[in-house]
Amino acid sequence: MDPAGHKYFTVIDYVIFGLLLVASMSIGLYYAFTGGRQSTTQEFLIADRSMKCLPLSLSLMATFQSAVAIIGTPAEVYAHGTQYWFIGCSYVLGLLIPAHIFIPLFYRLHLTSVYQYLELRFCKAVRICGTVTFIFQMVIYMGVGIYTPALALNAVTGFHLWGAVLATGLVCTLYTALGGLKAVVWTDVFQTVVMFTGQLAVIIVGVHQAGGLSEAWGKVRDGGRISGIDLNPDPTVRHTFWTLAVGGVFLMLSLYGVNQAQVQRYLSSRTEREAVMSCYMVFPCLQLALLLSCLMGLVMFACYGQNSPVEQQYITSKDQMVLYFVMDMLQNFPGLPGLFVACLFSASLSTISSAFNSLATVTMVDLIKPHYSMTEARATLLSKLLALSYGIICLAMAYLVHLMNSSVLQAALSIFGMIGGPLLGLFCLGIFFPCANSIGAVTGLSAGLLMAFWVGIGGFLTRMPSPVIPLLNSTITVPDVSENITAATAELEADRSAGLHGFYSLSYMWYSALSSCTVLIVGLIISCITGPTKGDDVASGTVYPVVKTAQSYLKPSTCCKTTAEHKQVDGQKEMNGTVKEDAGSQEETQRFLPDVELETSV
Ligand SMILES: CC(C)(CO)[C@@H](O)C(=O)NCCC(=O)O
Ligand code: NA
Repeated sequence: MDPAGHKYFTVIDYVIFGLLLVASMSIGLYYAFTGGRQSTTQEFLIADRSMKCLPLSLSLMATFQSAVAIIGTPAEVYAHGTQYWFIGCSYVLGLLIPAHIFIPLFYRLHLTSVYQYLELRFCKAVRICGTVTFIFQMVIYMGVGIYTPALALNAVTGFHLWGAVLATGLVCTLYTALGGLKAVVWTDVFQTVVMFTGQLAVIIVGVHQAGGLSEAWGKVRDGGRISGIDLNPDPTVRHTFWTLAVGGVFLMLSLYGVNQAQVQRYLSSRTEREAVMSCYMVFPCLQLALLLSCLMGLVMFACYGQNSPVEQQYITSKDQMVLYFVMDMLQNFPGLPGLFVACLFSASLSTISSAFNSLATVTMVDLIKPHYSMTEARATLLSKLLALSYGIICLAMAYLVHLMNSSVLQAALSIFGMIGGPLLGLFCLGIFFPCANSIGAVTGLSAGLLMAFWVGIGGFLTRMPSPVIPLLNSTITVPDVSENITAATAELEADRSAGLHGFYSLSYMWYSALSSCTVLIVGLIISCITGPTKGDDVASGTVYPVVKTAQSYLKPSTCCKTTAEHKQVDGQKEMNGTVKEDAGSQEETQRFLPDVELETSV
């Protein structure tokens, strides 16, 4: 330790961290020089639609599991107990619905970008609005993703902040731009293994340091960190069973159902069945990731108890705690700090590379290709340049995030809810409501975004630091300040249900549900006023047949028939490359699809 309180890396730590970057880079180079050598957009953006479900499922999980989750979740559990764990309940519906509704629908339309769907179902304007919203969401998220691990590393070890940002940004940009989606998926697999190994190692050593399993368990139980199920229906309470398990479903749907980064992986799989399977297999992976990060929080509590390093002023924010813990407790285990830092950066690399690739895809497929014709070679080169430019934008965003300051986990999940929620609403409007029209879709999306930013920014500006479990406050040394905070908090509590304040204090876990429902309601009302779309005018295969499906589940005889039909449909797809819902609608498709000018493959 030096006077500034920094804890230093040993040589072996640097070597392990360096190995991560070298290995990731090598995987990128491997896919740049094998297979089709990334010479077509088909290979670069969608891996020739040849992926298998195991790598896909790990990659699906890795996309939205960044250093934010590795650092943020333990900090949350340390301060507020295990209530956050109930978000795991939302994974059930949050993955079943994508697997059985979104994946079959998108896969059979043979899309490359999920925003092609919006043009098929509505019109070009809706597609562009959707694309731009997505770009906005992912660019902000990338900034948080790359900045978070660099900041923690800087605060605890004194490692150069922008050096870490640049190194990861550069490596990530290179392997994404060279190796395409195949490299992105296979680095995700490798990085996921590093991520799990790092967390597991720290947990095991941490339990040992805390004096063994039963000792550690006793400490977290006595410290009140094992939360019971909180069934409080109040939507303004940050984390309850309802906000996490129900609000979380909307969050999960926006990420795993309609987010381009994920849909692109479903679309890159060899068969529809394999895409569905990969979505199923995300479930145990996500539960494991959640388990490990919650355990990490508990182990930290077992080691520090109420004397958190933040209280002792070794570090300045909750988000630096995990890394401080690792450097503090694992000093006598050379290599372990390096492994954990590799784990942290693995998590972020896998997220940022997915973001680059999906952003390059939508920019190419939705914004450039429809307007300029170009040769395949030129289109592929341009896609690679796009991946590169998003790398640079990402660095710029990291600087913007540097200027803000908030709990990273809540910040990232709020972004998902505020921008991803309206996008979820837009897709649901198209998929479940045949009567919705384009004007309704655009108005609905705008209303949803407005609503989300109103409550999000309003909440950000009015929110006090959330009260920590009382015991923690007892070590604050200046009593006056502590009293003032308590008084202010009580006042805020009293104010809570009143008017706008009540609205602003809505739990951030509801942002996704609120904004997607706003899109649906406004979209439907405007559609009805401006003349709802007639059933015949909806391109077939773009609407989920809710009534038909319900009937098929209720009547056993038709259920068998549907299965038979599905088999037939699978056969057709192999032959034609596209699929029609059933024999009757095949003519309809032919009647309507030619009107919609759209390339179904790049
Ligand atoms: C998004 C969930 C809830 C599920 O994937 C989880 O991975 C998470 O909390 N992510 C936080 C954002 C991030 O890690 O970048
Ligand atoms: Na990740």
